[in-house]
Amino acid sequence: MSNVLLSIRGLSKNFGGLAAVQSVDMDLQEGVVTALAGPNGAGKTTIFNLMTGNLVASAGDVLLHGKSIIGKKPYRIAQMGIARSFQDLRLFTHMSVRDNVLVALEPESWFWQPGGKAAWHKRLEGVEKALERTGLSAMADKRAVDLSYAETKFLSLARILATGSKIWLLDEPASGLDLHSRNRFINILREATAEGVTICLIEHNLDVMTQLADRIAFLDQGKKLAEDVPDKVLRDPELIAIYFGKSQSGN
Ligand SMILES: Nc1ncnc2c1ncn2[C@@H]1O[C@H](COP(=O)(O)OP(=O)(O)OP(=O)(O)O)[C@@H](O)[C@H]1O
Repeated sequence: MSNVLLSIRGLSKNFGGLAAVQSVDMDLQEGVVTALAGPNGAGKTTIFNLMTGNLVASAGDVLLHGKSIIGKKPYRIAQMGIARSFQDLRLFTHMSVRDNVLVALEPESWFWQPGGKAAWHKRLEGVEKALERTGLSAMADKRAVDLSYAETKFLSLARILATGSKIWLLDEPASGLDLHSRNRFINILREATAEGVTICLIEHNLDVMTQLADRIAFLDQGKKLAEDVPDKVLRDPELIAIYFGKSQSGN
């Protein structure tokens, strides 16, 4: 039995009268890639926001290594080793590629803090490694605004890589990528999981889902309807009908 790093239990979120997430249980196991799937509005991004402290749950719990992190601020949760990407990337468009990665790092690594100098140098090395791994070294001094769409997706990934976090929550990280970039992206994620990173990703693309996910949690209208290996979930006619019946971006 794998080691459970992050769990959600009875997690619920209401927005006024709308039950966006309804009593969801899920475990993220070490080194396992879990995809959150389901039609638009199923509650996937809301679950991410609840896990990262960007939203406060209406009920239920989020446990990191068995301890509740409910009520903690997003920056504290990030420091605890949960990194997250957003659908809209949230890059600093007029800063350089390198600086976009640097600012994503933990505050403990600033060089003026006690013992921070060595950590700072280590972090700088980490930034260069992340740029190299994502193929961005040659454009490290370019402004983010001058990157191509695919390059911005890799930059978003470089920011996560550089943090050294062991749990990654990725919101449609490969959406809109051409086949070549998508394969390169998938390979980087595979390398990371081989090194012990645990990934939970929101994904609409069935190819990406089948290539990456070890497990799929399927949601609809805030409820988790199933969780299993991709083969089982993607062959369930009821789930597929829900998915293709409602999804506007199931490409
Ligand atoms: N801040 C908010 N205020 C009010 N309603 C919200 C808010 N955030 C999300 N919702 C609603 O909650 C429901 C779940 O939204 P959520 O974004 O989590 O779905 P999703 O599965 O991520 O969808 P998509 O695949 O389209 O990104 C939707 O009906 C959405 O309109």
